[in-house]
Amino acid sequence: MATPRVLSIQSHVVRGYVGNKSATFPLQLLGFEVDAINSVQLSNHTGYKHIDGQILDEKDLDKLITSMRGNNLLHYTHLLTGYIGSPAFLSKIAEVVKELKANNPNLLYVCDPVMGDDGKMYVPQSLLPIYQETILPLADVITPNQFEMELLLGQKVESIEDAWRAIEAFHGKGCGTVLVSSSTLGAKDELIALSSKKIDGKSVRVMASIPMLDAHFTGSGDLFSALTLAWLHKTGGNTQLSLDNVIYSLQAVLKRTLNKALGKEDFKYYEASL
Ligand SMILES: Nc1ncnc2c1ncn2[C@@H]1O[C@H](COP(=O)(O)OP(=O)(O)O)[C@@H](O)[C@H]1O
Ligand code: PXP
Repeated sequence: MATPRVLSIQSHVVRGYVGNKSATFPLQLLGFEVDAINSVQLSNHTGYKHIDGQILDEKDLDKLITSMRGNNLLHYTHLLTGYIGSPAFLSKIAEVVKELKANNPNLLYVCDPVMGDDGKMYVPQSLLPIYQETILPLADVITPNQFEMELLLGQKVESIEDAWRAIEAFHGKGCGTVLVSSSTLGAKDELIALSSKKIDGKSVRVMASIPMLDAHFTGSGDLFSALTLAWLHKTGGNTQLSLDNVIYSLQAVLKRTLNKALGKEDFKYYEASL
């Protein structure tokens, strides 16, 4: 099989790991060619006290795409989008999706509608209607967190039943596969991830419980969407197997991150015995 090639349109940060900085290397390790367009170049993620840099607009994106078109380079198996900082840039992405799909009707578009977390938006509010009206109907797979699911739906999601209803509404907009990266709809010490895929008119649903680590991670959502893209490809679109693999590898990464931050030894050899 030819090497899958992803066009990844997300943020770049000088310091740290979010956006393309967190998606590119894992995707490469999993066997993907990754071509990155940096929607913004920022000093660091938006949680810091100071933040500055450049935000690409639709003309910047058009220049890159026009030149690539001229060289016949717009041939991809996957498109992945994440943090976008400008509404005009996001609208332009709709045109890019259509062109890439015209070049490859089998292209899979994985959209992480990165807008915020824990009740706070960290992108301009004007992105929301563009995601709702223009981008969702074009996406094959979406990976919102609980807050982003509520924003897209325009309604609070307070129970698992609410979440399935929200997911059905996204299916109704044309999005065949939905993975909710995390929600706090379960017990106090767990995160719940949900996925649903429309197969022959039926929704095939999977729910996973993740033991909650006592820390806040930035970039975990970006890793989630990149790994989801990779595992959906490797499993032929099996959402159960993909979610298992994504969560398993993410937990390993987050535990190592936490151990490093706490100054604990990163790695130890243990004898496995019953
Ligand atoms: N505190 C945590 N404890 C355990 N796993 C976490 C934690 N935060 C994030 N994760 C893992 O990262 C994934 C994506 O996290 P999420 O918080 O939904 O991303 P974001 O809100 O940044 O989009 C979750 O599915 C989970 O596997
Ligand atoms: C520049 C940038 N990109 C991407 C993200 C998305 O991060 P996450 O994976 O935690 O949703 C953030 C969140 O702070 C960000 O500031």
